[in-house]
Amino acid sequence: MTVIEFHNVKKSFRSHNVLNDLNFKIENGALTGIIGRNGVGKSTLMKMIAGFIKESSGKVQVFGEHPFNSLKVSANSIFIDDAMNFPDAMTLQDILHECGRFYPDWDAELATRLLNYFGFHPQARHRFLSKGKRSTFNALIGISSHCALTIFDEPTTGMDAAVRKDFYRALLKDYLAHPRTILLSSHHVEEIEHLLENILLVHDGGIRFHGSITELQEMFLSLSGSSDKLAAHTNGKLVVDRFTAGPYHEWMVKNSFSDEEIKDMKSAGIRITAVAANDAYIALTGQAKGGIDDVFK
Ligand SMILES: Nc1ncnc2c1ncn2[C@@H]1O[C@H](COP(=O)(O)OP(=O)(O)OP(=O)(O)O)[C@@H](O)[C@H]1O
Repeated sequence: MTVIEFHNVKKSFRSHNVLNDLNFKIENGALTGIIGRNGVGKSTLMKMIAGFIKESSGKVQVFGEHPFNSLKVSANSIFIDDAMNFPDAMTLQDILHECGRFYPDWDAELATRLLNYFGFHPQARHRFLSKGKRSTFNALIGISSHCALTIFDEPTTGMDAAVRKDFYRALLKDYLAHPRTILLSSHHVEEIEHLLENILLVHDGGIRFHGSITELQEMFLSLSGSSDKLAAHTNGKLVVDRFTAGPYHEWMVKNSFSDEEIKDMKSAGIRITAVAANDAYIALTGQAKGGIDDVFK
């Protein structure tokens, strides 16, 4: 079953065009990473899905309805980000209690266990938590809600490395026990690639890639061998990165090779290996104008 559908969706803020002609579908029960560089429109995209903001044109459907002002969408979804706030009069325990009244599939036992595990004082106030602790508490609500559509917008902001690891592990364990549609935005592909079934890569106002991690990796190949051989076998191909250490050369190349070409490279002694998902992501979203070194020239 399709949960999210975008048809030719555009979003602008006044004259600032952020997203253009988005077309994609997300099926029920998938954990999808919304990936992209700073400011490309990940939050904007997810807020349209949650029904917080309206598309400028095109058609957005979530659970078969337009999400903006949809009771069905708000009853079946939760949006976790660092802008969440709660009344000062409520303790953390009160907040969890209220969540239990609001979310039909709320797992109160899990919420309490996570609260204890992460060392929260049940009587603490949300506003006075440190940045990382606040993110952890918000994430705990997202996991325990068991909402049919759970959206995490950069949930690990401020969390230290150990907490981030625990959060991802808890999310994966809970997702496997209670499959549902989860969107998780991040810049850190390497940190979440083991969790994700699919990636939706936003770049330059559009969807640059939508597919599995393996499909993302298969867009490129890593070739190593002598520079002469690499040059001869990649003539006319797109070389996106070159790494040299003494006589050792490793090139990352867009994978447009035929079976015959792969066979020829192997016979010539070129070593062919898969690239890391993060390297493929960087290659697809790299800035055209050179790197940070150019700034210091
Ligand atoms: N309410 C708004 N009014 C005007 N411009 C906005 C508004 N919300 C977002 N934008 C602009 O839309 C663009 C995309 O912002 P968005 O927050 O969606 O990006 P993002 O990919 O989530 O960024 P980051 O990774 O840095 O969090 C930015 O240029 C931002 O300034």
